[in-house]
Amino acid sequence: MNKLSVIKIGGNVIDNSEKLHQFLLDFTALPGDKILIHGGGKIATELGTSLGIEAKMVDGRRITDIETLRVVTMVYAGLINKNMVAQLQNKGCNAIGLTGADGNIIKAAKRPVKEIDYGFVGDLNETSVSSEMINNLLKAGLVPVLCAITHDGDGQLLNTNADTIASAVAVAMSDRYDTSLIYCFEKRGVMRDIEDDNSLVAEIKMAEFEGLKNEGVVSGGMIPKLHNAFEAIKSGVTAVYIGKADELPLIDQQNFGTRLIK
Ligand SMILES: Nc1ncnc2c1ncn2[C@@H]1O[C@H](COP(=O)(O)OP(=O)(O)O)[C@@H](O)[C@H]1O
Ligand SMILES: CC(=O)N[C@@H](CCC(=O)OP(=O)(O)O)C(=O)O
Repeated sequence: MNKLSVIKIGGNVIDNSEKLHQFLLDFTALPGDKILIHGGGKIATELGTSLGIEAKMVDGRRITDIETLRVVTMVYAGLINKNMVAQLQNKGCNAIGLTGADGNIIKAAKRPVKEIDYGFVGDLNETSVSSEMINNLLKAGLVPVLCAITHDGDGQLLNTNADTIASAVAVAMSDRYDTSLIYCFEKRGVMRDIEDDNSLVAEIKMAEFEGLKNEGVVSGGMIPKLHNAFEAIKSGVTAVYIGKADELPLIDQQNFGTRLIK
């Protein structure tokens, strides 16, 4: 099987133009087939605030009413995605920027209303991602750049967390490729003490996840990120890493961030 890297880049790095430039250079230099998945939650929150639309997050997920859906579509599918593609083209990477609606690459289902109405948030299942369509793009020599916007097949766009998209895409592609999933963000990986840059946890086993949550070592956005990461490990992805965007070149020596293990 050929190797494939599915790389997710988080909102704090995207928001810093120097860091983003360096990350895109490092991404371009990665050998083999690759897919980039991006968030941009921070920028969507800032634009929303400037338009008088305050962000409401529950368990790391954005409550997406119709106004918020307009903002996130403009920010993720437009501003961020197209800028990233233009910068990748400038660096010699033949990127193609897409939402889940393009080529029906990712079909989601609107999250059912229970105690909380998340609005236009899309959940994914095993059949959501068209690995065939993504494979066609890779075979054409393109590098897909996917944003956090999906659709329901009935004409409705939906907002889906980018970490979840990265995990689902990696799982879907793992039938055809020896797939690695790499989450890049602003910290060196999962830290034992978030204030101490020398406290990187090099490996986490699935069985250790609950304990880390209960001890309060992992909190906030790291909890759903680890959940998505372990889902990928359980479902056929060869290797999953979480680490600092600046250190992406270390992935070559498998010396990048925190490695997750079954
Ligand atoms: N133990 C930990 N190590 C690293 N980050 C942690 C930890 N616990 C909580 N976090 C938080 O998790 C956040 C990452 O999740 P998130 O904001 O969803 O990332 P992204 O930028 O990829 O979207 C970090 O910004 C950090 O504040
Ligand atoms: C439903 C939901 O929460 N969607 C996310 C999608 C963007 C994202 O995941 O951005 P980061 O990776 O930068 O956090 C949101 O709107 O914040």
